[in-house]
Amino acid sequence: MSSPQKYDFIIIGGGTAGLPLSALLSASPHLSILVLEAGAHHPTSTDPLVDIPGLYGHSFGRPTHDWSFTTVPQQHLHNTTHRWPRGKMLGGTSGINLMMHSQCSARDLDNWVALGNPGWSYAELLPYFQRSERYSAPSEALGEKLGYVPVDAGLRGGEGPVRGMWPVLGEAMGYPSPKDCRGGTSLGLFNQPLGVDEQGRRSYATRYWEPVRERGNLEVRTGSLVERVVFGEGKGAKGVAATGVQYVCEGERVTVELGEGGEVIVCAGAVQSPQILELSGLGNKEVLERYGIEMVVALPGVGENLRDHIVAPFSWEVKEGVPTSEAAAKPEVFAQLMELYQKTQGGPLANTVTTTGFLPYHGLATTLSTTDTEEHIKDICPTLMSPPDALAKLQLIDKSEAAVQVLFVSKGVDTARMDTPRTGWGHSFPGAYGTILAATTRTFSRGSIHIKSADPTEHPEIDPAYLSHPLDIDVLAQAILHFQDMARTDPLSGFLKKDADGANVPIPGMTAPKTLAEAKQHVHKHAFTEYHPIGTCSMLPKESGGVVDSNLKVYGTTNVRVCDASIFPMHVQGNIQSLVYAVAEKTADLLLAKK
Ligand SMILES: Cc1cc2nc3c(=O)[nH]c(=O)nc-3n(C[C@H](O)[C@H](O)[C@H](O)COP(=O)(O)OP(=O)(O)OC[C@H]3O[C@@H](n4cnc5c(N)ncnc54)[C@H](O)[C@@H]3O)c2cc1C
Repeated sequence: MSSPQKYDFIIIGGGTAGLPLSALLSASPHLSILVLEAGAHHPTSTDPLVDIPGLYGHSFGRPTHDWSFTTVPQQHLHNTTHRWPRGKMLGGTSGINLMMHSQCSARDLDNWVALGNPGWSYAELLPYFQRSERYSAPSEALGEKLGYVPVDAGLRGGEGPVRGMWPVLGEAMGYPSPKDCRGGTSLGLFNQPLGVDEQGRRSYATRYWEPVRERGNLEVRTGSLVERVVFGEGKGAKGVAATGVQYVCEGERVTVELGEGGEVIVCAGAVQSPQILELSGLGNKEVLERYGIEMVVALPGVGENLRDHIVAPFSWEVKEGVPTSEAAAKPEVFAQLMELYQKTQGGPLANTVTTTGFLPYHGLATTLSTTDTEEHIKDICPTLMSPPDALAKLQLIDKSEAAVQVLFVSKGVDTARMDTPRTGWGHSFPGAYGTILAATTRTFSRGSIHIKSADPTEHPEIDPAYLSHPLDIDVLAQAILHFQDMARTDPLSGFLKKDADGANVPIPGMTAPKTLAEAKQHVHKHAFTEYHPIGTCSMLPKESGGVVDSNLKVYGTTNVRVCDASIFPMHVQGNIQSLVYAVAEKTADLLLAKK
């Protein structure tokens, strides 16, 4: 079946980037825009799993909300597979994520320019970050309303005694005083903002679309699984031209067409944007041939350059009586929290994780002098590096750049449940725990995502190749060793249970490492994803493995672009949703300037 109307823009995937992009483009009334989204719309007014921040995680694994991807066994992580939730709904992964709001460092984006992408510097992206964000500083009155007393303007406190100690611990450790990381740099420990509105509700990508959804030039079709981009016959001097998109809705196969000068924008995220390109005949010749897909453009970079932030945790038991968020696992406590939330939109369920921070390599590897550090890193990695890795290595040596994001959660982490894909959530041990986690900022390990069938309903093969690069192992191991010092320092130490020798007590399955070698073993045993895959349709020169140019146009095509986290050419520090929104904002400007 083919749909009679023709469109100026067909957007594949109404997720974190795609839905905002559609809303921004529809501000031009002469343009017609169609969004094809495989998932459903879950309005926050009717779906508490999306709406209530503290219920994050409850939507994981539900086919109504989550694509539920799984990685292939990870060689450097004891052959464990890893669970990769991704939002299958309007709003995409912003509808299931933890809502933590941080920003990359200025140098992260300046690196993108150095890799051959003019127009993507931090200074040039800053207005787009700002356009996507509305910051509400918590007042005392708001704190009272939300059930957090007291809350000060610095976002401190309000989460119980354990988490409230976080910035104070940073001061006690002698870390730099944190600045707002939305200024392009930040080191130290702090409480970060969340994507939660004044009513304590998730504020995510649908907020762009809801106010404009009635516009006559904007159409959103949910329940529509895109199978491929359709290309016209032949190839012009500038490349092949897409004529439309083929999708399946309620068992019916439909082809929608582009109008004159129309474009397809692929916004299906880091897992499925490369999948859709490959299914459409754009990709590595060998991969396409393996599954009988006719090649339209040879693009060996599709699905390559996958990077993800990887996390290493360490959990300790807390003293009896110290409250942790594990209490919410008790049905009677959970019922009380739900009641509190429903009455006041406040309490712990209006929250996720705010306790974070960024530490430089020198701050972790405190036994090494500056020159030793450079030598140490050179020893680990003497070979010539790819341009992105060489830039990331310079950041690792720079004292003003973060080597890890540090997080604190007032619960224990048991990563040893080998029967299920590895995940950081929960445990079934008696007692209560607190956990510090280190996440890589500019991951060196590089994996890939490729189709494993010509069937669009079959999940692609995801291989992040976690810890395949020795620098990732070293950075996380240095952090795990350093965390032992943090846990021996007040105020954190004061909350932790001690054994007969006065030492902190790790959660079952973990042992405090004394050497870097032991810490490395810990990392191999316990690391898991921070859920931030990027890079599989990288914005890079084609000869460097690029898939899109700096206007996000797919090489070899005249009218297909990609706009989502898959275009990041190298990783950036912290939580990446803010950058996905900024990319969508910039793409809208870029497309509107051409129309
Ligand atoms: C569990 C988890 C926690 C996270 N926590 C945070 C956090 O606290 N802070 C933060 O900043 N970041 C966080 N992230 C990362 C962040 O949410 C993502 O990087 C970001 O949302 C990705 O946006 P995207 O537009 O690239 O993809 P998505 O938002 O995933 O959008 C892709 C869309 O395309 C649709 N789609 C895919 N294939 C097809 C197809 N064939 N046909 C039609 N539609 C299709 C999908 O259903 C989806 O709606 C988290 C991620 C996860 C998974």
